[in-house]
Amino acid sequence: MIRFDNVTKVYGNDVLALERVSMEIGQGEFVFLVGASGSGKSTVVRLILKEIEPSAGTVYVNGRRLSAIPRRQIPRHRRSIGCVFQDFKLLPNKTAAENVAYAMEVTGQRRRAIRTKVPQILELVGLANKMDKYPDQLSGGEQQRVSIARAFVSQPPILIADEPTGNLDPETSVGIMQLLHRINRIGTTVLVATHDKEMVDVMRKRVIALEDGRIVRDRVKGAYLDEV
Ligand SMILES: Nc1ncnc2c1ncn2[C@@H]1O[C@H](COP(=O)(O)OP(=O)(O)OP(=O)(O)O)[C@@H](O)[C@H]1O
Repeated sequence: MIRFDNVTKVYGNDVLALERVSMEIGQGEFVFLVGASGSGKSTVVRLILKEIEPSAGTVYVNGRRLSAIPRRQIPRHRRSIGCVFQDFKLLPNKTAAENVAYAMEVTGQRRRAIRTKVPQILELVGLANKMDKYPDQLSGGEQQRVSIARAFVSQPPILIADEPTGNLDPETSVGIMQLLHRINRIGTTVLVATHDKEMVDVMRKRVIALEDGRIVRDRVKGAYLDEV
């Protein structure tokens, strides 16, 4: 589903962000990618989205070698990956329902599908009664739920969350993680890049740890700081 084969990424001439990273994340897995600031987590995410190219090595997603995907097919590649960010990235002048609907409109989905799907997905994320609220009328946790609904509405096979609980208090974060877990149980591959030690420790999922651009640990039911 996601495979890195000896991937190195150098920014500019001399910033070594990833060094010979090899990993494989299978379909339906839930994986935390952890590591200090600057360890290379966002670089992994950007490579998967094909926002940047590796300096060496190969990245495969959904069975395809990304370097073989022509430019015109990149939007389709990205649509197969739902993305959730720390700062939610919601459109402020659209309601929760409109934010989710908009994500479907831009990918050319039919009105009828949008009309049925949007309430379903907002119910799944626990926001059935807040569909008509604008982002500034929602709490941080609720806004993150809207952004997860938006990322998941077309049921992409992969969902990537980059620091999804970074702006949330611990209690709200638990709810967000439970939601990601639920989405994973439906069969979606979920990759969460995070610093959130408590969350990683509670979830007991696979943990891949990066340090200075290298994988230093890969544990099936890991904690943030397992013994090496
Ligand atoms: N566009 C860029 N140009 C130059 N250097 C970069 C660029 N993006 C990232 N880097 C560097 O690459 C290294 C890895 O950065 P990356 O953003 O992947 O880390 P991270 O683990 O996601 O950090 P954070 O948790 O702070 O987001 C860092 O040294 C960073 O300064």
